[in-house]
Amino acid sequence: MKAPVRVAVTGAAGQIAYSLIFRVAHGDMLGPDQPVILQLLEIPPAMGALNGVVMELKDCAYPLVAGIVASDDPNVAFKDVDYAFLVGARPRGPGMERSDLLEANAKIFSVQGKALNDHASKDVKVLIVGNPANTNALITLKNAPNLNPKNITSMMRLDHNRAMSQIAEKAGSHTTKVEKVVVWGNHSATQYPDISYATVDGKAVKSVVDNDWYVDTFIPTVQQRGAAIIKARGASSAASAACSAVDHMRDWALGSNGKWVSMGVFAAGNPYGIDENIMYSFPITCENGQWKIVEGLEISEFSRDMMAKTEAELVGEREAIASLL
Ligand SMILES: NC(=O)C1=CN([C@@H]2O[C@H](COP(=O)(O)OP(=O)(O)OC[C@H]3O[C@@H](n4cnc5c(N)ncnc54)[C@H](O)[C@@H]3O)[C@@H](O)[C@H]2O)C=CC1
Ligand SMILES: O=C([O-])CC(=O)C(=O)O
Repeated sequence: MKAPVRVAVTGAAGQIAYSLIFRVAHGDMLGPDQPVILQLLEIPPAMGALNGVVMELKDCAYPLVAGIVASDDPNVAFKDVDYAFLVGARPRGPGMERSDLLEANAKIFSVQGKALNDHASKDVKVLIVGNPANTNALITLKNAPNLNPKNITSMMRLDHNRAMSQIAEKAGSHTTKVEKVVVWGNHSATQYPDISYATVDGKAVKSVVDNDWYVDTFIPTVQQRGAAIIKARGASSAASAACSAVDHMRDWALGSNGKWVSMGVFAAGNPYGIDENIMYSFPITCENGQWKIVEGLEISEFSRDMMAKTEAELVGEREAIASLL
């Protein structure tokens, strides 16, 4: 058995965490030989509920759980952590856009960015899930100047997985046969799920589906999937969000084996001409615990317009929270 690593989860008594923590404890993120110490953060009114989660975790008798810390103090919950899932934030309800949460949630991430900066391992891998995830990630990063900006990312994997699933279903195939999907930009209704390079069963997706389906059905379905789930379930996606969070962190830590994934990252050097001072999702591969943008892709005029639209939204969100940066 390896030495345990420390994994923080914020919003630990919430919906997403109720799935995420148990997946991590089971070894789905770092494998069946990697013990974990779970460091769970909540706000004071939710500490009773968090205590219930801790009781259930103990009742699972997980072989990989080497310790559990439950706290309402980010300085305690982030102490020496190697991985941090920042989930704790208000979710949206029907009729809201994720950016409507900016005011309610932004301050959480300036406080937690500082706490990560002061207490986490210097190599900590951070995934921001709480919405609006990309701009909350930017706030976290700007408040953690001692951490490598490459170690702070935002969750686009749910959009990526949604896109793969829509393609597999349309093509009568399986998600395991879908490759090279990209979701560019923001985790919002402006995101650009792009099939320009995607293949299914080894064939170009563009040769398998017609362009009208792509533009009029696929893109809006992926963009609006979160809202569709809120409408159907009366609450925002939780198990699928947790699943994507595990996928994101696992691939980042253990490698994506050449597979393309989508991650919101802070990318120096204006890749694809995108503003370098936002958290933008790109096609990514992961190896040896590092992510890397897939370079040199040809960008069509349609793609360029779509990429610019979601970039402009992120620039607008950055302006709205400029005082926290
Ligand atoms: N990036 C993505 O793809 C997705 C993001 N989300 C977002 O994830 C967030 C969490 O969603 P749910 O778990 O469904 O919400 P929830 O309301 O069930 O749980 C959130 C938890 O966070 C806690 N919390 C609030 N402020 C906190 C703070 N300062 N420190 C620690 N904990 C705090 C609350 O007490 C609550 O228990 C929401 O913002 C939601 O919109 C949801 C789905 C996908
Ligand atoms: O739509 C929401 O508010 C929750 C979320 O981010 C998603 O399901 O993608």
